[in-house]
Amino acid sequence: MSFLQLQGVSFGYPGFPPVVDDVSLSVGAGEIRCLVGRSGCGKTTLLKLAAGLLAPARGRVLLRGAAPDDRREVGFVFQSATLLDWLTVRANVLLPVSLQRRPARQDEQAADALLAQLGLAGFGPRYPRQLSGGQQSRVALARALLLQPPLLLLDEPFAALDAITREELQRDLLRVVRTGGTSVLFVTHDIAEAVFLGDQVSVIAGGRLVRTVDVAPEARTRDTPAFGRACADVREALGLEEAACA
Ligand SMILES: Nc1ncnc2c1ncn2[C@@H]1O[C@H](COP(=O)(O)OP(=O)(O)OP(=O)(O)O)[C@@H](O)[C@H]1O
Repeated sequence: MSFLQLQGVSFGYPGFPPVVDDVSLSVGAGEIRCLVGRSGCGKTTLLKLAAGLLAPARGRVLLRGAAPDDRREVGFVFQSATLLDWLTVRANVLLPVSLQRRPARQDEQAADALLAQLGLAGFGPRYPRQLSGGQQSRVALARALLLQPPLLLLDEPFAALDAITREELQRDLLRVVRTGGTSVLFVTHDIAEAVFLGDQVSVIAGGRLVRTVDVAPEARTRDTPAFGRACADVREALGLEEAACA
């Protein structure tokens, strides 16, 4: 069964024309679906609808086939790392627990284990300002994963990073979510990132889902013909092929 389902979802901000128009999509358990599209096409709004931060004007959002009643099942990472400057790295990761209760020893151990998995062993006592941008993104990812949410919603979490750090984080993300069996909805502008991470890549234009490209396992390796073909399919759906040839 699909973990997340959007059924015929439409939405407009009050006083403005609709920005999400009759979108249906699903994310299976342990699957990664990427959403790509031009700036302003409605990707973030779709993610907010999936998260329950916005309510659809029409259609339904379902988790495990039912209306969601527990938002702790959903983890988020936004474009900027949004860490709290006055808390240590470990306290930032522990935030989802501290908002509910005093963290126990095992919560601290879980935070440290996640930091280690994401290449930040020993960084717990530092403060965010003492980290690079890529390290801050890793902390934001660790924080989103602390409660082991079955669904992770990621809104261009690596957009501000250089290409090398970005590829490292993509690999780290894949490893961590595959290990945890996490379902992921991932918004990005970057076609190669979408094809590398996604089991499916959905192209959004003008608030509508115009095409979904299924990414075969062999297309997961960059610089292979299958990877190139999947990228070309996404480019075509975005109407970019002519620009590429010009
Ligand atoms: N609070 C708001 N009130 C009115 N319009 C909004 C609001 N937030 C977003 N919009 C509009 O809704 C449309 C979709 O915005 P959204 O942020 O979902 O796009 P996006 O695809 O995520 O863009 P980007 O890739 O630039 O982040 C845009 O035209 C935007 O101007």
